[in-house]
Amino acid sequence: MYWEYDDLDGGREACDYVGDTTTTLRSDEPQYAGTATQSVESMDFVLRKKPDMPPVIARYLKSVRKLAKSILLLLLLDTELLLKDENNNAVLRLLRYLPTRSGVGISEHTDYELFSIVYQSRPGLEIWDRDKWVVPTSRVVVLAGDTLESITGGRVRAALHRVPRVEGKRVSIAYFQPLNDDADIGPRNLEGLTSAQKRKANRTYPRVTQLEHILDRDAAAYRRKKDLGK
Ligand SMILES: O=C(O)CCC(=O)C(=O)O
Ligand SMILES: [Fe+2]
Repeated sequence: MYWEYDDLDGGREACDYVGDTTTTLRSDEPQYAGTATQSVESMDFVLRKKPDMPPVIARYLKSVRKLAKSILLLLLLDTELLLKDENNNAVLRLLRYLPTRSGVGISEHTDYELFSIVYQSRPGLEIWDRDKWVVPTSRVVVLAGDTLESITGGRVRAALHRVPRVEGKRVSIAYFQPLNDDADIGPRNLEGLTSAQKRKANRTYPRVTQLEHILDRDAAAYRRKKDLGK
């Protein structure tokens, strides 16, 4: 098994698979410090071909995609318009937390996509619920992401989550379900809201594409990492 980059907190290692191609994103590479205008081409530049996906992970990916598709059908009646290909650009991330290192497992954040399906080998994930952190004990957790918050104009909130310092061994598999790269993630289907609410939704959530949003958030994370001197 191959494990890749040291992420922002240094408390874990990760290996990313994008679509059916085994690839990894190295967030510590200078060319990754892009801006919102970064193109798909420069994104490809940081995708690296890796060895084949292990069969057990391929089987897991097949199942998790089925689950993702069901959730998409529940969420969006116009799925076909938004998601031309069910395999699109979803990322499957294998995570291994490192108990010997200091720092948190993963600091609090929201995921960028529509939703994430997280499998955890043992509890550790914490989710912010209005005024407190809750600790789900289930193996599989579905989290709303930024894109779901944006397309619903804030009616569904992205789940803020974190993994505090991990004492023992913990692995997790995160499946991130985005819309198509070129899909507009601005608010939609706002019928039923007052005009003030509609204006607020349109002000809060800009009309950017899925890919622009992901690159934007990645660039911000990279800047934060640099500011921390890591
Ligand atoms: O390991 C986990 O349970 C969560 C991982 C996570 O939040 C992420 O990779 O975005
Ligand atoms: Fe996350």
